[in-house]
Amino acid sequence: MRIAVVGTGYVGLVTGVCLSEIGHEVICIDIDEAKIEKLNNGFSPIYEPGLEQLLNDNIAEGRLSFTTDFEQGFQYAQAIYIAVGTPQRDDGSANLDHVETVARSIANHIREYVVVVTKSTVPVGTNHRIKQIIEENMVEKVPFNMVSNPEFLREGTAVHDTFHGDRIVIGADSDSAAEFVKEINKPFGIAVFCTDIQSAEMIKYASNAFLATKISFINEISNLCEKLDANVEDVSHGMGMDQRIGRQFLQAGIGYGGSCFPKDTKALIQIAGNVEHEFDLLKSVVRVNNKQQKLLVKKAKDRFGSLEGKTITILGLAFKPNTDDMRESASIVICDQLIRSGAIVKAYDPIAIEKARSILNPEVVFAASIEVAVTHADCMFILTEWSQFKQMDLTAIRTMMKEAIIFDGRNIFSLELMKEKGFEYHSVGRASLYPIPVAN
Ligand SMILES: NC(=O)c1ccc[n+]([C@@H]2O[C@H](COP(=O)([O-])OP(=O)(O)OC[C@H]3O[C@@H](n4cnc5c(N)ncnc54)[C@H](O)[C@@H]3O)[C@@H](O)[C@H]2O)c1
Ligand SMILES: O=c1ccn([C@@H]2O[C@H](COP(=O)(O)OP(=O)(O)O[C@H]3O[C@H](CO)[C@@H](O)[C@H](O)[C@H]3O)[C@@H](O)[C@H]2O)c(=O)[nH]1
Repeated sequence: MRIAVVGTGYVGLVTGVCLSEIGHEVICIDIDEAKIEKLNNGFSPIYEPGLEQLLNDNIAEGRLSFTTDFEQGFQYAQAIYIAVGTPQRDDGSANLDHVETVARSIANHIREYVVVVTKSTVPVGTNHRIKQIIEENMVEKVPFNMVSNPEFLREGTAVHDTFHGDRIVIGADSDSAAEFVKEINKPFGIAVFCTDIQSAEMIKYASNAFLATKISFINEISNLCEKLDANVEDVSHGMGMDQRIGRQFLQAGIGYGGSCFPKDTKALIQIAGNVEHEFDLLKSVVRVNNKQQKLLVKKAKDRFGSLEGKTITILGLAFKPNTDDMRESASIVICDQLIRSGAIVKAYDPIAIEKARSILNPEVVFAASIEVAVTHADCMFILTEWSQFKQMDLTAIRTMMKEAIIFDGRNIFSLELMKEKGFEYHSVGRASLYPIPVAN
């Protein structure tokens, strides 16, 4: 099939590349000229394992191309995928400006029957609104169908998720459009669930809200574990063995970040509010997450009394490993709090430093290696569980630091290893092996 994908962010790019990999002829369109030029030269604007190789393979095969020209992009398209951003507004609701602009571009350019497929995460009712905008602004009156096809990929494993997802959700306004999108996706060999458009839109928000709820739940349990001298790692393990609960998304830490959970939970609260439904549970999930992001700084303040003049190493800035995405990363809040408390912050991340420079508090000092970051530090904060950190030479690191103290927001080390290596180790939901001195 011939497919046009609008938007070359995570979702648009991964979707375009993977649809091309399974044999479709794909043209991706973006308004960002620099991004399109980079892509046409075979460079991925995002760090995503495996993506750049597939990008180049498919460009070389002649199945994948990039343009800023909508006329050219839509010319032969049998399906147009909308994959532009839906960022949050100040009140938490989803900003649909980009999606609506694309709907107008579609209305301006389509000349024959096409299926419009929405991949962007949009509030319930948005696909009907897109349909209405296209109908009202069409230059040439041609038939088209609407399909909601929400995306469930995770950053860092996006290519793998696209080929091995648990399900493809299709909410269509006609059986034939549903069949058409099913046919497009057939080579992935993934189970398809067909439903109506509103339910498909809701499945996306409900899934993200549920996963966020699991995380806030285990974070609350971890806070209790600390007070009751239990070990949250064992508690998660024991809970997850029950298949009704499942093992995934029970990793306690410093809360969820990223481009999706924070914005989608708030958007769902707004969506509920619009129909006069107080989503109390989800409001608590968001509150717990905000509190959890501040946990490590509180622990450090309890430990030191004051952070004034302390040199603190931050290991990990991205919101999760294997991505350079800094959107809503806990590191933003944590670095800011530390600097406001008078600390000197030295930060290292294997991939995200470039993106972090424009986002973090300008007083953060960036280090080119773990070793540079830890030298003379009063303590270390671990914020992202990069495998590089799990493998660092702890014996050497210990000698470089002024004090061998670690606040680990991701529980990457065992308590036993930390004791053996001589670190004072403060993790999440696990009793410290050292009594915390009372601040003067
Ligand atoms: N990032 C993820 O992991 C993920 C996963 C699932 C779903 N989603 C959802 O998918 C959507 C896209 O997310 P993202 O992270 O890929 O977004 P992004 O912000 O990384 O990228 C959006 C792209 O759209 C382009 N764009 C904006 N307006 C345009 C227009 N009028 N015409 C053409 N291009 C335009 C931008 O230049 C940008 O390149 C969002 O709704 C998001 O919630 C994201
Ligand atoms: O047990 C866990 C699992 C995750 N997290 C945190 O939760 C956030 C999100 O992680 P993850 O879900 O792996 O990454 P995303 O790329 O944001 O993916 C989520 O958001 C996407 C955008 O909607 C969806 O498509 C995916 O299905 C959904 O998992 C990160 O900060 C993680 O550190 C935890 O704290 N504990």
